[in-house]
Amino acid sequence: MRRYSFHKGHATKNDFIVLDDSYGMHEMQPDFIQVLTDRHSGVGADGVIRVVRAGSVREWSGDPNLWFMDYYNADGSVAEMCGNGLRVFARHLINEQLVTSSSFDVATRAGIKHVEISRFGLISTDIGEALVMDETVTVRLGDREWAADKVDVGNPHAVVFVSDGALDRLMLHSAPTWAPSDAFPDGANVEFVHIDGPGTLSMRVFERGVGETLSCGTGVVASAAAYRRRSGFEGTIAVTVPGGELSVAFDGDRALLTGPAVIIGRGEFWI
Ligand SMILES: N[C@@H](CCC[C@H](N)C(=O)O)C(=O)O
Repeated sequence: MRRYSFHKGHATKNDFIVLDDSYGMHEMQPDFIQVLTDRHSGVGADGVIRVVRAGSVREWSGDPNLWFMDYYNADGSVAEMCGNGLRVFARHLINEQLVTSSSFDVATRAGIKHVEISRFGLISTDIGEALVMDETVTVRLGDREWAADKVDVGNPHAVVFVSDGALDRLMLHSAPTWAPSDAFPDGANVEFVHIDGPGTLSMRVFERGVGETLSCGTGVVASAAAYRRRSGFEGTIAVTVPGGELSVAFDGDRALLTGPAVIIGRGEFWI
């Protein structure tokens, strides 16, 4: 049996276990992640974030001194990016004095992301380009189907716009599917979005590797990018998710995602 220290944090109730591992000594096997994230027999979380120096990550060829956000979904699968996780990661780096400035870069599998700690406890993150594809896919949930935009935010998304009242009625305990089935060879996060007014959206999400979560930062960016493209709206877009409020501003095609993130405690577990 081994003893591990962890921190727990959340960003608009998308919750994560944070493991410090500067030198890349932990083996991040899927069964280890699944045991940890189980909400009944483990610590419980939507994902696990390993805090490791980029130089200790085999696939990283950039600046070795950056901190690398090594992200895993609750089912143990690796994800390229996590928008809410990035803010929790940033909050942890600041709390633990692993960075000394309020403006810094973080290495991720989807490249370098810039982070700014804003006033009032919010954190702004430059997520980079959110690419809305020309082709659409069909998303199915139960006996309903919708046309969805394919959006690449470093990780894959399908964004469905739904009509009044539909968001509350969605049964997201089972996974949506899509056609053509090979549209997302590595799976996708599926966002259901209602346009509440100009520049104001509400969203629910079914996350790849997790299930329904109370928020998804990259999903919020994907939804905002798809909305901007269809409406031509150019201001800051406010997105309400079940776990809280996030905002997305665009600088050209670069999406800036802003929202809260907190570390709620720390502990030890034995595996
Ligand atoms: N909750 C995250 C996204 C986490 C990864 C996602 N489930 C995937 O597999 O791509 C976010 O806040 O962006």
